[in-house]
Order: sequence, then structure tokens, then C-alpha cells
Amino acid sequence: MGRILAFIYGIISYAAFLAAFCYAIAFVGDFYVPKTINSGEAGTLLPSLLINTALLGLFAIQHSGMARPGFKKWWTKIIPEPIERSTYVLLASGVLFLLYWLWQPLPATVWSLENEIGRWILWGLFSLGWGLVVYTTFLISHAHLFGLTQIRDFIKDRDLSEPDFQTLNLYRHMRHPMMLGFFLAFWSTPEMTIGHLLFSIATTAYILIALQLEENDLVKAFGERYRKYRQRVPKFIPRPGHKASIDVEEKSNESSQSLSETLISEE
Ligand SMILES: C[S@@+](CC[C@H](N)C(=O)[O-])C[C@H]1O[C@@H](n2cnc3c(N)ncnc32)[C@H](O)[C@@H]1O
Repeated sequence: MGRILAFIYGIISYAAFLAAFCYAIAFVGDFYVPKTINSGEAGTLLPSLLINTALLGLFAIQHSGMARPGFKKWWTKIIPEPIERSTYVLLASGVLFLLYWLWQPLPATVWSLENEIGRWILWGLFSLGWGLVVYTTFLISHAHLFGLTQIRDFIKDRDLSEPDFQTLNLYRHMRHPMMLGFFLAFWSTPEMTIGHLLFSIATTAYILIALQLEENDLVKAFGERYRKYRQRVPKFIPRPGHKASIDVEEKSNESSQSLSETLISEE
């Protein structure tokens, strides 16, 4: 019975994420959906700024607070571990829908690009950004990020698996490709309004802070391996000609690792 309920819960939570994510693309892009970042009657500036900042703050607290290992340790005394991640995803999606619903439009124009080619370039970067976000979820482990692996492990009566530390593909060139995707998606618009600008500035500031917390946790989890990775791989912008030096370092790491493994197996 517990397994069936966990399965249903996981599916509902994943469906909520999919809906919140697809809505986010239309909300930020200001198209197709009934309520977007710019739609509706413009309110008074100060109250609108305060409400929008509070909504973004709520998302930041939920998203980063509940992701910390200390919180998870406490939280999993209340909620079963296999559905912890699904609960996180469900609440994050709920907070996003609250934000879409209560967001106060501030549609005064900050910039408006008339040039047709320039507009297409910006829409291209917008699409690239969202594509990058989706792609990187699969590089880390899409199913684990959204709680599905944990539920599968529970149903199959296995120990909960952890995703591997990823240093290949895009993660070979930058440490945070997913966040780079969000930056592109949030900033690339031919019609920047006050409301959209507030959204882009606040989310950028939040991501930069959240990444510090994430990296601290990664250092605690992976120790020297993450420290070395952080030293040689840039945060967002790949360094030209950097790939070769990584290859050399990785080869030497591989050989030193296999050497130490040999030493262990010989002991
Ligand atoms: C929303 S993802 C963002 C990942 C990364 N900051 C990025 O922008 O591509 C956050 C999760 O990814 C994990 N993570 C970050 N870097 C990772 C890596 N190189 N390999 C595996 N997991 C990683 C973090 O531990 C966290 O659980």
C-alpha cells in the first residue's frame, strides 16, 4: 500500500513540476498563458515591488532552505526519506504557481528592441536558455532531481541511490550550466519591462547566493575532488583553450586513482 501511495505521490509531484516549468516559459516569455509577467492592470509601483519581492523571497527561502542537508536531516524525521525530494518538488511548484497568480505587473518599458534580427537573436537566446536548463537536468540525473529515482528505489526495496558527481559534457567546461540557462532565459527579451527587470535582477542575485550554498555542500560531500574541480573549471563562462588542460589533469587523476586503487587492492 505504501509503495502504491509513494508511486502516485511521485507522479503527482512530477506532473506539478512539469506544469510549473512549462508555465514558467510562457510566463517569462509573456505569451500564450492567461497570466504572464507583464499581463494585467499595472498597480502602484511601491506595493507592486514589495509584493513581487516577497513572492520571489518566498521561492528563494523554500528552494534553498529545504535543499540544505541540515534541513533534510531534520525533515526526514517527519517525512519518509523516499518521498522527501518529491515533497520538495511539489512545494517548489506550489510556490511557483502562487508567484504566477499573485505577481503584480509593472509593464512600463525599460527597453524595446525594434530591429527584427536583434529580436530573433534574443528569442534564440531565450530558447537556448530554457533548452540548456532541460538538457542539464539529464546530465546530472533528471529522475533523481525530481524525486523519481528515490521512489523507484523504495518500491524495489533498494537503498536510496545518489547521483554521481558530474564532471563531463558541459560540466567539463563550466560548473553551473543550468544556472547559465536560467540567466539566458530570464534576461533575453526584446521587450524589457520594470516587472521583468525586477524578476531578472532578483533571480540573478538569488542564484548567485544559492550557488555559494550549493558549492559549500558539494565541498562537504566530495571534499578535495570538488575543490580541485572548482579550481580548474569556471563557474559559467568556459575559458578558451581550457579543455586540453582539463584532459591532461583528468588523465593524471585517472592514473593516480588507478594507482591508489591498485595499492588498495594489493594491500
Ligand atoms: C538545480 S541543480 C543545479 C546544478 C548546477 N548548479 C548547475 O547550474 O548546473 C542543483 C543540484 O545539482 C547538484 N550538482 C551541482 N553540481 C553538480 C555536479 N557537477 N554533479 C552532480 N550534481 C551536481 C547539487 O548538489 C544540487 O543537488
